[in-house]
Amino acid sequence: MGAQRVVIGVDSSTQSAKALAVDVETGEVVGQGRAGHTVSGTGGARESDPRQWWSAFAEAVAATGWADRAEAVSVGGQQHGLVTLDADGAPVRPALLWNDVRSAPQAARLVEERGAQWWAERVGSVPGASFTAAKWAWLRENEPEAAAATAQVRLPHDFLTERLTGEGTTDRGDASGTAWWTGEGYDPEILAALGLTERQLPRVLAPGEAAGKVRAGGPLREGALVAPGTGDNMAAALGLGLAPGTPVLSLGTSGTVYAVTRGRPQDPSGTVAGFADALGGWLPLACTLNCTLAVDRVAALLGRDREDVEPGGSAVVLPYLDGERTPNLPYAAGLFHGVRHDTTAGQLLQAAYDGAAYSLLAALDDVLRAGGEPADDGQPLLLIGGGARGNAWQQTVRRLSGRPVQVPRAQELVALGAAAQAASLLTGEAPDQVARRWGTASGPVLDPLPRDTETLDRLALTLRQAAPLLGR
Ligand SMILES: Nc1ncnc2c1ncn2[C@@H]1O[C@H](COP(=O)(O)OP(=O)(O)O)[C@@H](O)[C@H]1O
Ligand SMILES: O=C(CO)[C@@H](O)[C@H](O)COP(=O)(O)O
Repeated sequence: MGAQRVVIGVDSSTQSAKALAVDVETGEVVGQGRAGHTVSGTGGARESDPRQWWSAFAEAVAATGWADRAEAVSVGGQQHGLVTLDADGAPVRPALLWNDVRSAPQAARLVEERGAQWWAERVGSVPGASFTAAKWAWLRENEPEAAAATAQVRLPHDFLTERLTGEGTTDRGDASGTAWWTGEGYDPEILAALGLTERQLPRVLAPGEAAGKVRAGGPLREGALVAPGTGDNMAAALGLGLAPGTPVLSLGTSGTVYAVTRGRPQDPSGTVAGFADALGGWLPLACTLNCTLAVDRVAALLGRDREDVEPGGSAVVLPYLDGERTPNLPYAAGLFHGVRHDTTAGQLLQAAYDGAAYSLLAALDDVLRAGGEPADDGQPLLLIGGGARGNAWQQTVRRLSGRPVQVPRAQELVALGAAAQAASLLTGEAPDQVARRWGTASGPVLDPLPRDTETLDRLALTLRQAAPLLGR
C-alpha cells in the first residue's frame, strides 16, 4: 500500500478560517482547525484586517496536524471584499467586506450611469453595494489618499493565495464578483471608468491551473502545490460535486441560494448575480446580508435559545439588521410588525427565521431560470452552512419551500471544495468529480411539508406596505 496522500482545504469566511486535512483517496477528514477573525465597524461599515486572515489561516492549518505533510492546498474565501495593497504588498487599510453597505450610493451611481441591462449583459450582474467595483468607487471618493497608495487590488482568497505562492492570481469564480470581469477577461472600459489598470489586478487562472507552489517560511510545507482557490460559494458548489440545476441553500453569515448552470445568467432586475463557477460553468446566486447572525441576535434580544421557537400568531419580522441586499434595501433596519398581546417570544423568534428564509426561497426559481435550468419543486434542496445543523432552520426551510430538503452529513463544504481543488492537482480528476467520489453531498432527505402560503403571503404584504420605512 502506498503512503497516505493528504491535502488541505481552507474556508476563509467572514467570521473565521476553517481548515480541513483530507485523505485524497477516501475523502476522510483526518484533521481540522479553526481560528476566528474580527469584523469591525458600526452602522453600515464592515471591515477586517487581512493580516488577521493570514494569522487565522496559519493557526487553522497548523491545528489540522498536517501542515508539514500535506501535498497540496487551496483557499476558498468570502467573496467581493476589497483588499488594497501598497507597493510593498502590505495592506493600505482594512479590507471592505461584502456586507459593508456604505458603498450603496456608489453602486446606485454605477447602475444609473450605464443602466442595469448594460451591466447584466456585460459582466452578468447588476452591481450592488457588495460588489468590489462599488467598494473601490467608495474608497476613491471617501479616502482618495488610500486609493492613490493602492498598487494592487485583491479579493480575500487572492490575498491568502498570494501570501502562499508569491504570485498574484485569482480564479474566474471570485473574479465574477468584482463587476469588472466579463467572463472572458477584465473589462478595459469599466476599469478605465474606475481609474484602475489591469496591472493592478491578479491574473485569472484557468480552471484546474495551479496557482504555484508554497514558498519557504510559510505555514505549510515548502513546495506543496497550491490550487487556484475560489469564492466561498463556488467552493461549496465544488465541495458538493454539484450537477447543473440542483439548488443549494446556504445558511451562514450570509444566506445564499444558487445552482450550477450551463447557461450564462443575466438578470437585469439585480436579484440574481450571474457569477461564474470555479469550473467552466456558471453560478447564478441570490444573497442576503441577514441570515444566521441576525436570527441569533433576535434570539438573544428575546432571551431565548435559538431552537426555542413556537408556531402560530400574526407577527412578521424583517430581520434586516445590517441593511439588506435581497431585496435591495441597503438602508433598511430590522422591522417587527403584527405583534399582539398574546404574541409569544417563541413566535417572534420563529417570525425572524421566516423573515430571513423568505427572500432566499422567493429567489430560488429566479436563480434556476436565470441560468436556463428547469425549476422542479420535487427536487431536493441541498441545505448547507452552519445554520443547516439547526432544527429550527431545517423546519423553517421545509415549511416555506414545500420541497424535500437534503442535509449533507459533511460539514464545512467550502473547505471540502477547496480540498477537492487541491486533490485534483494531484490526481488529474476534475474537482467536482473528486467531491462526488468522496460522497460529500450524501445525507438524510427530509420529506416535503405543505407550503405555508399564509406566512409567505403575510411576509410579501408586509414588505410591500413597509417600503417607505425600509428605503433611505
Ligand atoms: N447547531 C446550530 N444550529 C443553528 N445554527 C448554527 C448551529 N451551529 C452554528 N450555527 C450558525 O452558523 C453560523 C456560522 O455558519 P458558517 O456557515 O460557519 O458561517 P460563515 O462561513 O459565514 O462564517 C453561526 O452564525 C451560527 O449562528
Ligand atoms: O457576498 C456573498 C455572495 O455574493 C457572500 O456569500 C460572501 O461570500 C460571504 O460569505 P460567508 O462568509 O457568509 O460564507
